[in-house]
Amino acid sequence: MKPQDIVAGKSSLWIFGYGSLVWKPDFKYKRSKIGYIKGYKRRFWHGDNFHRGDDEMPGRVVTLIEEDDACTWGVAFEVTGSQVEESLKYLNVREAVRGGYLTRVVEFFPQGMNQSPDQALVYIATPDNPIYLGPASTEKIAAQIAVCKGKSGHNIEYLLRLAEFMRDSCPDVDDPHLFSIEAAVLTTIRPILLAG
Ligand SMILES: N[C@@H](CCC(=O)N[C@@H](CS)C(=O)NCC(=O)O)C(=O)O
Repeated sequence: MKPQDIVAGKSSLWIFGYGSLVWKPDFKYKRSKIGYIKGYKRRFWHGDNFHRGDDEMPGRVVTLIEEDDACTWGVAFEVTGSQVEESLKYLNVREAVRGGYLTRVVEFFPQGMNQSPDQALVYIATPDNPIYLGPASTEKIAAQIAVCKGKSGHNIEYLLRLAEFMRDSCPDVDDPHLFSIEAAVLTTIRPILLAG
């Protein structure tokens, strides 16, 4: 199904967040559920020259990469009534115009027993995106995040708040990619913060 089909004339819509949206949705919604989507892995492979970086020093933010056996945990937000148009208008600027993300439809599986899946809209930055950075070593990604900042704040904040969300809300879910980058950034900045 195309994104416009899931949205057309709908009085209720689920929007799945897996990056900054999990800790900073910044739009009005009726309710939220923690859960996951299948067939995608979360990676710090997208560049950001607005929110967490600039043209000279683009930051690194997450996107979703298709992988059959993978799943990505996050938060789905249900918007209803006028919230549908308001949230999509806001996210179009935040995610698409300023972030380079496209919309796709996914199946969202809420956490907990006997919860049926819902269709949800998700924002994904694909490799053909001009500011897509692609794979890099944990050390290289950490070094980039440690020094970048943009109009929404430091790239380190973006990383640490996502790691905090996963630890607090999905304590049984391991995310080696996320936590290895977090550990590498903390190793880099600890001496600086404790110096003097
Ligand atoms: N689309 C993902 C990633 C969203 C994301 O991190 N987008 C960036 C745009 S590059 C953003 O909104 N940043 C706001 C911020 O960093 O405060 C999600 O669902 O959370």
